[in-house]
Amino acid sequence: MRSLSIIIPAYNEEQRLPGSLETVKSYLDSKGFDFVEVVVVDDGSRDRTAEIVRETALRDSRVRLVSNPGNRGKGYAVRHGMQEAKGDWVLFSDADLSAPIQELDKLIAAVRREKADGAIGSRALDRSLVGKHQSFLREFAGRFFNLIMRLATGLPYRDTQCGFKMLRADVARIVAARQQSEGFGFDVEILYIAHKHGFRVVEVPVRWFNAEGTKVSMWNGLTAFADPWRVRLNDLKGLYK
Ligand SMILES: Nc1nc2c(ncn2[C@@H]2O[C@H](COP(=O)(O)OP(=O)(O)O[C@H]3O[C@H](CO)[C@@H](O)[C@H](O)[C@@H]3O)[C@@H](O)[C@H]2O)c(=O)[nH]1
Repeated sequence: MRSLSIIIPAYNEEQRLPGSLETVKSYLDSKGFDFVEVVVVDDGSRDRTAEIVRETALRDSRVRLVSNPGNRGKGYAVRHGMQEAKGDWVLFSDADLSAPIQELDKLIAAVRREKADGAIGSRALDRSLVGKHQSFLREFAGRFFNLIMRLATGLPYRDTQCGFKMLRADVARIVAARQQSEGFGFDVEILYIAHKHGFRVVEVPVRWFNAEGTKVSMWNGLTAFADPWRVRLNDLKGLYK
């Protein structure tokens, strides 16, 4: 794999983004990609997120800012990033690098080994390593969500919500053109669309060090349980053809 776009959706990330961008840049320096770009999709942040990316881009041409006019949600931002990506493969990563960027090596190895069309990081497999546990309630909710998700969609995954996913660019484009969800429900949806179109996306155990703070509200958590059913309904309506 020689050509990669790293997409980072960012909403009010002035605290976490500068360190993360430096970490990603050093990692990329140690790798020999023919083409690599880091596309930060700022989603109408009210802090210095966009300014930080602009300043970093002046010093490093691999970094690029994409701006949304307002705050539309993580799903909208990732879709925008997929549409803008120029690499042959795309990786989505959260701005806090909860999954360390070095875990990309595991996704790349899995895709090569399995001749897959994509790979997703997972916190719920035997060899996953979750360094800093979330609250019991959130962990339980996550497991229950994935059970509902499997029932509603028939997808085989143990953890659809890990923000560390890699797809071949042609798969990402097919998915982005059909994606309806603009919020946190997009993870299940993109996997469902990829699966429906016959692509194989494998689940890979990764290390995950949950950073302090979250943009996921209690309301987001509650409404998430409807998302997998909405995906099924959208499919019945023919929206994913
Ligand atoms: N562009 C954009 N990005 C957003 C928004 N809300 C959150 N994000 C971005 O989405 C990423 C994840 O947000 P966190 O605040 O770090 O969430 P978390 O608690 O670690 O979230 C976990 O659950 C989410 C929902 O299932 C997952 O999306 C995420 O990957 C992770 O597993 C960050 O890069 C954050 O800036 C938004 O409205 N717009």
